[in-house]
Amino acid sequence: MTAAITCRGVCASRGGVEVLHDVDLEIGSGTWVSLVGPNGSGKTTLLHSLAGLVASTGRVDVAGVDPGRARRREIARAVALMPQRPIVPEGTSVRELIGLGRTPHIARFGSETRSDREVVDDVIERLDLEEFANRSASALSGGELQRVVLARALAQQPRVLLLDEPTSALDIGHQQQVLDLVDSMRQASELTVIAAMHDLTSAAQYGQRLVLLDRGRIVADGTPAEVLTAERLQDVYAANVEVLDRRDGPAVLPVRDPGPGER
Ligand SMILES: Nc1ncnc2c1ncn2[C@@H]1O[C@H](COP(=O)(O)OP(=O)(O)OP(=O)(O)O)[C@@H](O)[C@H]1O
Repeated sequence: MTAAITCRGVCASRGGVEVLHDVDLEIGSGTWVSLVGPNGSGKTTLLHSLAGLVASTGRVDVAGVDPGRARRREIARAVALMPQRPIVPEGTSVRELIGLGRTPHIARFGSETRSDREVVDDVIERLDLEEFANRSASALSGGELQRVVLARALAQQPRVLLLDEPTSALDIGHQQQVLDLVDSMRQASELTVIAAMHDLTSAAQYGQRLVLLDRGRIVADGTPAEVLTAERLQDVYAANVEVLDRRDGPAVLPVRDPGPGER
């Protein structure tokens, strides 16, 4: 398996403070890695370093591109990022917003071709967005917008897809639809997926591998069953959980300590 992503000794700072320390990571092409860790542990910063949006030191290679040095267009042909907080230009329709994903593939001073339109139509159909296509993107609900922003990233036809909490605004049915769709695209076209996820059960169901960050460092990296132990989740998240061993991987259940009045 060829490596789609290599990080060696990667450090990154936000607001003048180093928040990602000495990250070493090698991810094979076509793999789904779920990136987990508490709030503020550095997941977004790592994804942004891979997308060339945050400066970092050390060595980063994403699908043969050094995101710290390459031109934006070259990076965008290799890597798509579905951001946690998308920016929607005022007055843009859903179709236009998804069409922006084709920009890195359109020749300079050129215009959208029939094949670009077909790619956009295809993702609109796969994500059931036909009824929204002509609506203003700024008038969508949070969950509808999240699916549109994923559609834009998929329309980019990247080799590496970076998802920053892709299902945080979705109901349980749309969560499954979106994650299944991304996984089927991964399998069909050797797409490499790194998804920052808070839902540890979903992270385990879809990720062949889990990488756990804590305070900017990788503290566990392995199969879901290796990474998700109740003891480790207590240590890293200060969470009281039970980990169930299920056919489709470990499931993490929060355990409520009854208050004194309920004991
Ligand atoms: N623009 C910024 N200026 C200063 N500090 C920042 C900035 N962006 C992020 N940070 C800090 O960097 C650290 C890592 O943040 P990051 O967003 O990467 O974490 P995360 O794991 O994605 O968190 P969450 O799960 O809450 O989304 C946090 O302490 C955060 O407060």
